Amino acid sequence: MSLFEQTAGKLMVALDYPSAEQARQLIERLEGIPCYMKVGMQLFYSAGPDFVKELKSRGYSVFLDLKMHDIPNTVKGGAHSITRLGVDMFNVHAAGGKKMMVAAKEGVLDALQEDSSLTMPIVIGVTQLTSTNQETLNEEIGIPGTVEQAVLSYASVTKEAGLDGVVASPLEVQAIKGRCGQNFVTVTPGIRPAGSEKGDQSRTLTPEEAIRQGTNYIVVGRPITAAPDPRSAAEQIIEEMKKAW
Ligand SMILES: O=C(O)c1cc(=O)[nH]c(=O)n1[C@@H]1O[C@H](COP(=O)(O)O)[C@@H](O)[C@H]1O
Repeated sequence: MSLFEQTAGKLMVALDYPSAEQARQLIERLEGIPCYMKVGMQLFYSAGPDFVKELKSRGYSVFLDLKMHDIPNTVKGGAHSITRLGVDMFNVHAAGGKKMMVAAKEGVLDALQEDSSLTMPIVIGVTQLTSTNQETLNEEIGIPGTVEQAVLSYASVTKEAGLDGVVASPLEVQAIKGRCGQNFVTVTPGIRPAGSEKGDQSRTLTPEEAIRQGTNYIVVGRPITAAPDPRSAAEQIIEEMKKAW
């Protein structure tokens, strides 16, 4: 089975909480729902590697979203430490360039060589954050061209560096797959069920629309974590995803 077939249409829940205790409360409410758990900087900086190991020991697949962006040697070391945690996926900023992303992969391979019980994590490059819109890109950051062009150039360099895929908005999935191939994994936040608050997200689609674009994973945070009943919000999102399968 190809990587694309293994990962098509999966839900990742963003555990954006200030403490392990709050994250555990959500996890308990979502018990039995098929999803990845995404640990981002807020939770990792407070609960640390121990919480990642706890999720793994409970049997969850974990996406560690620390968006590394530094000189190649430092990212290589970071990727080595992350791989030793046994996570299933982690990300680096594609803006760090090819050498930095190649170094991330080297860090992964070194860790796997040292400990053969570890499995190869999926490593992905972050393109343009889904909170960025056309105006921010051109006028604030000063990058010319369309958001899609920027996303595609980040996706291309990520592929050249030998990583597995990218984080982008669901709006760009088809263009990314067209440029980098169907097996190039897309992880798409910026998911908003119809009628829900966009908040700081700019480039959004509903869960059903995102799956129809052919994305591998959708990342959902507040539409689940801030819902009055997070379990039923997650179930509704999965129902929507199923409509598109
Ligand atoms: O790498 C990410 O996961 C990420 C990249 C991106 O471009 N946009 C983005 O929203 N994310 C993450 O995806 C999650 C989206 O959360 P909600 O906006 O609450 O659904 C957050 O944890 C973000 O940190």
